[in-house]
Amino acid sequence: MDFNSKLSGIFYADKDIPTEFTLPSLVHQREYLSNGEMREWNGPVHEVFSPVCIHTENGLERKLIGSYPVCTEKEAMESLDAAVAAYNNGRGEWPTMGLAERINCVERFTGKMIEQKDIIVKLIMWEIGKSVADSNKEFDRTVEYIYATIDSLKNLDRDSSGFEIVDGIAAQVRRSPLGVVLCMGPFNYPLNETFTTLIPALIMGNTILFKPPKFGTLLHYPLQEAFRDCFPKGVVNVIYGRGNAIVPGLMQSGKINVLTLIGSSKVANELKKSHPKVNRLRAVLGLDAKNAAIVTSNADISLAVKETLSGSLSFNGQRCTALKIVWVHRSKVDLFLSEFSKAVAELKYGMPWEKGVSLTPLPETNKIEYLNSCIEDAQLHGAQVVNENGGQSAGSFFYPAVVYPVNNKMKLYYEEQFGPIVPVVPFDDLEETISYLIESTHGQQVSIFSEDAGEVAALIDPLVNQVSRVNINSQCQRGPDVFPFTGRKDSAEGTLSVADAIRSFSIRSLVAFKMNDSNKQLINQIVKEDTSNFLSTKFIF
Ligand SMILES: NC(=O)C1=CN([C@@H]2O[C@H](COP(=O)(O)OP(=O)(O)OC[C@H]3O[C@@H](n4cnc5c(N)ncnc54)[C@H](OP(=O)(O)O)[C@@H]3O)[C@@H](O)[C@H]2O)C=CC1
Ligand SMILES: O=C(O)[C@H](O)COP(=O)(O)O
Repeated sequence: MDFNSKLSGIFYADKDIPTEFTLPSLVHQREYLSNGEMREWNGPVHEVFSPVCIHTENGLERKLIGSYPVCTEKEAMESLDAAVAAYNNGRGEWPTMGLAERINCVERFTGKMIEQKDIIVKLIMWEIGKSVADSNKEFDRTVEYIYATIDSLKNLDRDSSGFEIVDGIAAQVRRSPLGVVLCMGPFNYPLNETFTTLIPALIMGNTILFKPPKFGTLLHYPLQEAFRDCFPKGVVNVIYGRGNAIVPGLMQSGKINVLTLIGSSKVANELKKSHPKVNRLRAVLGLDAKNAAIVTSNADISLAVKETLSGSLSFNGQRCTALKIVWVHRSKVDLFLSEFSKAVAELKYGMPWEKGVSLTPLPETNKIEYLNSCIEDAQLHGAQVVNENGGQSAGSFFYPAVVYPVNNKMKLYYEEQFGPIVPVVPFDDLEETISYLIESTHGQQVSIFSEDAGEVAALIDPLVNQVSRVNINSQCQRGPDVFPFTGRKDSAEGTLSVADAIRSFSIRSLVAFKMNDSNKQLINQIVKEDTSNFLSTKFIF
């Protein structure tokens, strides 16, 4: 059997899909949450096809799993107005509610979310083709992130008075909300990357307009009622439709105070520019990256292969933190390529519900065409696919391609391929790798593989000035989620992590009392009041 037929064979006939992994029914969603009510939608809908293909009489076809409303700018603006009204210039019920009460609402919401775990995990798997093990991880990590955010707020360092006195001035630091947050996430972590911004923004007293990504929309449907039931009217609004059709108008209205977008820098830049008062807009952005691995002549090659394999190919390379280019010292390149290609051949590929599977079908419909164009461009400029069967595809599945030797004439040298291609570049001098990172428009992370302490130390200083995390003898990754997560250059704006997100979605405001006799009286009276919304007395927070 040729390899292409073998690849087609990984897909099932519909009737053979194990029932424990099938959806209970097609998910035809016809409501969206706006201003505290589920509004019925009778307009056009978008049909959702899974990346999982099925064998049909017409050949391999993506399986239909449901549909959702394609709202227009009109509905989007109404929902934005609901968020604006709920915020009410900071005087609404939600922004003025004590922090403890807001935390209670989020805890109640999280409880309801946990009740929906089964269906949400299944929808992650069906909508974006993530393995069932990784879909479960995405869910659990999201819940852990929410609880860690709550814990970090509960454990804030406060003194009993809530005031810090410096040079005769008693000051109290409050973390105040910013207003209306437009929240958008990417398809690759459709639950997690949305909630790591949405929940901190919400808990800090902002109101939300949330648009789910086009792949990864249905999985948010089971949460709409929980949002409605746990938060005051208009505090969370969910709008469906295509980003390019409904979002620019929202930005142009000037009513958005914070744009939070985890996605591509191209979209983020366009949206920021379209805001009429961009100097008043806060942007919290997690964007594209071209993370490099540097495998030096002193590297432990088996460790480098193990880490770069999962670093570049887990979830088919569809992670912003994925290693998207691997630099290998010329003295080690043959060994690296042969070991890496062997390791690729051992990866299990198949349907997302299969045990131990790590390579699965790709959700983006035009992705395989794009990946092939990257390979053709590399071949035109002198590189080859060096692993057996690399770059072959069937239906929505693309078998990983290791491409060598990549150079600066090729797309794969610069572009974020966001898929299962591993470009390998040989180098003679470490300065070449440093120059690459200096010239790159991206600046998220880098991995260094070397057993030589002097060499590692000499690389850390120049690299830490180019990227926001340098990993030593390990792949790039976001976690643990308490670590600051950001990027330099075009890769991010603002920082996300449990504590940083709280800062990103609020602003410090001081209430300062000069310590004269009348103010001392006032402070005593004020301190008796409920101070639950006073977040910190520490100026540094
Ligand atoms: N740094 C980080 O933390 C992370 C960054 N990413 C990056 O995300 C990208 C992959 O995700 P992907 O979903 O393709 O990213 P996109 O930028 O295409 O989409 C992100 C969001 O923006 C919306 N959007 C897209 N185009 C427009 C437009 N013209 N106007 C308004 N809104 C728009 C999308 O809506 P719709 O889907 O309807 O088009 C989606 O909700 C990669 O570049 C990856 O590196 C991913 C994860 C983490
Ligand atoms: O969305 C992404 O790609 C993530 O930020 C990557 O997270 P991970 O490193 O934990 O997979």
